[in-house]
Amino acid sequence: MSAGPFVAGLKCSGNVFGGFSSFAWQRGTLQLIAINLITLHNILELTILLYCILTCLNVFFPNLDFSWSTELEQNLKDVFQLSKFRPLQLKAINLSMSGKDLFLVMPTGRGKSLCYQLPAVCSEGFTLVVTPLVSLMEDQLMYLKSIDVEAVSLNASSSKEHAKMVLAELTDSKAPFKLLYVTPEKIAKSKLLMSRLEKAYNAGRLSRIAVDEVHCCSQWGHDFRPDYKLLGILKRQFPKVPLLGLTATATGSVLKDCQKILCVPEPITLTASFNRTNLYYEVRLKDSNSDDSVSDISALIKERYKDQSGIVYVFSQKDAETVSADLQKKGVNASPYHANMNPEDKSQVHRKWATNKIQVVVATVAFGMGIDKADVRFVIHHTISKSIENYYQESGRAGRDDKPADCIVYFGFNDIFRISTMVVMENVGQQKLLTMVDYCQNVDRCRRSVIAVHFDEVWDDEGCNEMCDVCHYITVDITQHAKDVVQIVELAGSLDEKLTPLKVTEAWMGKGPAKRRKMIQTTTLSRLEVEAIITSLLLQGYLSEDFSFTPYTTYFYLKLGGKAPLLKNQSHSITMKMRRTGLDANTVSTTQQTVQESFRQEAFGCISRD
Ligand SMILES: Nc1ncnc2c1ncn2[C@@H]1O[C@H](COP(=O)(O)OP(=O)(O)OP(=O)(O)O)[C@@H](O)[C@H]1O
Ligand SMILES: [Mg+2]
Ligand SMILES: [Zn+2]
Repeated sequence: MSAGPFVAGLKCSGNVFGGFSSFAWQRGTLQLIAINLITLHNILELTILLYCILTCLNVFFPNLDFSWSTELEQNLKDVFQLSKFRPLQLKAINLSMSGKDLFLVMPTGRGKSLCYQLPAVCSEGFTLVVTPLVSLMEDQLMYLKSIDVEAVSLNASSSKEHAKMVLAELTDSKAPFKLLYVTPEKIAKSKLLMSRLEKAYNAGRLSRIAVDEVHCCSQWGHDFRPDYKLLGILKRQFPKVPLLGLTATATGSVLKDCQKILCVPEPITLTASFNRTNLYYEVRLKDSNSDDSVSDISALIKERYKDQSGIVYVFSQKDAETVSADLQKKGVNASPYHANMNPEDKSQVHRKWATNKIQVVVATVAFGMGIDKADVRFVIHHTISKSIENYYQESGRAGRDDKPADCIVYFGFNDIFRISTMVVMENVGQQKLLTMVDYCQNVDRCRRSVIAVHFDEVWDDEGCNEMCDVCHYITVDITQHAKDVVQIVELAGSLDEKLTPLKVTEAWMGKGPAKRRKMIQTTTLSRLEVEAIITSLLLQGYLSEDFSFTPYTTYFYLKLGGKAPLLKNQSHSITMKMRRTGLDANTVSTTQQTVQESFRQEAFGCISRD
């Protein structure tokens, strides 16, 4: 199967170089050089020529020569102790320094913070940074302190004295701080803060506004925060201050929404490629009947990831406790982390993990934003995420040091319905979940391709480099299986019965009442294969969801999908790609290893190979 890298997309809705690259100007400059070459008589003209050449260089290599360039380079090395910029960092910084409003979409861990921290150090006054979590804020303050950059913060837990001191310093031209971190609630609720910012703005001290995790503005994003919706006030009150919105995960429509909410008329959007070439993506099946995924995970951790740092993401707080306890019993140095733990315990787990005293954190999504450990070698999802954005963000905690790391999801049939009932009230929650299911189930397309398409990125058919499991799968014809399943659901309908996915699975495997067994075609396929086929039929539209609500719970039943009638047509056929099943962790020692085929091929009859 061919697959390829993401093509780094640079989407600009303005003049990228901030007025430095007018084409007409370039042409005029070149003409002037030519004229000068012919009529060069004296030193004065030579000087003009040199000036023109330098101007040309500035046009073609705009990153080299801004009035702030030397200071940037110097501070990058001296203050931030970094040797060079990563892709897009310098471009983003130059744009922001030249006063442009900018959205920067860059994968998690690639260094978005530097794009406002470094300009803050190189500018007069201070930069206002809006950040969604106090823990994120604290991490950044700690880091900035360690490199001697002055920064202050205001959040719900700031003491009165501290708040008073910070508010007074906002308008003090001698105040040393370069960055002010606030939560969006502060902007929304503190009139005093807004009036002080207004004064700082009028005094020319508010040099830049950075909105971190900008996707939180949009309810179409994966992490909507209501207070972010009110941040439009910043651009309305301080129209001359450049705004920089940063995110790792936003689709085009989410960004458009953010633009509207933040009242930024014409932002430039810089989008780095979503492709993290060092990450290996893999999906493993989880048998919902006899879930031994924890044994599989512990074997992986003890063998493939011996002494390496990682995260296991789980569905619920209870799962965090039980999976962590199970891993501990199997000899893995793991600790749970979830929102219901007290803050000291949480930061203790975080600290111990960051210093390699704990190998694995078994966490809910509460362990997410702001987790910045360079050498995470694996992120394993014990349960699928509720959307691709969530998955990309969570799995993106792996391999921040650019060395190889693995992102493995355990995909269980029952988990789909567990999450489905949880997100049923969310905006497009079902749709997002199904895209995640599609990521796991769809073995027609490279995993990277699914992620790229989801984030509107152009996909070039070269070079996933076999860094995902899909690139080796086999295609099977499931037409007869589909007919069998549809018949079961049809029969239930005619008897006025509703079947849960579990009941359909068991009926097809011959576990239902004898009377029904006689009326349907049962199968000898394994449970994993049965579940994979039913999921595929759901995704392909031969089956669909039928929710039933009671005051206490929400039930998920299966009914016939819109495409079910097509199966009456003799020539209609359905195929799906299938992954290996029953993977033994011991047999897979490197991420590059060719996928073994452990299919019971005879069960499927027609098998073709890509
Ligand atoms: N030019 C660079 N060279 C080397 N390391 C860098 C560079 N820029 C940033 N880093 C490092 O990369 C790590 C991640 O940076 P940062 O936290 O800014 O990422 P991010 O893009 O904001 O990620 P997230 O989406 O998770 O918030 C930090 O440890 C930072 O020091
Ligand atoms: Mg960040
Ligand atoms: Zn691939």
